[in-house]
Amino acid sequence: MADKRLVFVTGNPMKLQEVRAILSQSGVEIDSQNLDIPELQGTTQEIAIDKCRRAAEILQGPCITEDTALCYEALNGLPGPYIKYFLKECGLEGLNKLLAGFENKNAYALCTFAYSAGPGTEPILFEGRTYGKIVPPRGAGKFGWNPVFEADGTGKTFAEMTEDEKNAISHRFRALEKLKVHLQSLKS
Ligand SMILES: O=P(O)(O)OP(=O)(O)OP(=O)(O)OC[C@H]1O[C@@H](n2cnc3c(O)ncnc32)[C@H](O)[C@@H]1O
Ligand SMILES: [Mg+2]
Repeated sequence: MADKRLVFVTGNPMKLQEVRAILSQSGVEIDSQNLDIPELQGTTQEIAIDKCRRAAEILQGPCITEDTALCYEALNGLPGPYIKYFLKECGLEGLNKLLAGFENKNAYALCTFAYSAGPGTEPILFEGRTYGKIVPPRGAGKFGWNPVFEADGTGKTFAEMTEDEKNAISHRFRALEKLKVHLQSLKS
């Protein structure tokens, strides 16, 4: 029996796969709901809180949601939470070319999990970051912007790593470490 079951509201099967892999030894079991929750414009935190609140209202129960941003230092944090739309319209090559006029290629991946205890409660946020740089695409493009993000100190893009390698250092892993601590505190 799992110590804890949680509903993860996401339309992204790759997120779900990574979250399940990262939490596989933790006693937390993830059920998923693919709901299309409208996302605000705003800071990553405002977007995460609003999305989780809406998800909990629709589900009428506790849930987690997750938002991923890719923040370019030279662009003061943009595309940030709008990376999904930049990727869709510009493609991987375009994500790299956005920085053509800049020497600074530094970027960080930011994962924000939001936990709601149920409708009418304030969602709590758990953030994880991984620092790296934006490069011309390398590796298999199975998940989002993985081929253009080279994590610092690895020499590899996320797309060139095994699932385990990525999950050991990823923004998602780091955010889930914090969420796990919170879930432990709910049990006692
Ligand atoms: O339903 P939700 O959970 O919102 O799923 P989504 O795919 O809409 O996800 P986001 O709104 O958080 O948008 C993030 C974008 O970044 C991509 N992405 C998210 N996590 C990633 C990761 O770890 N590596 C590469 N790309 C990622 C994802 O495919 C989206 O294009
Ligand atoms: Mg989304």
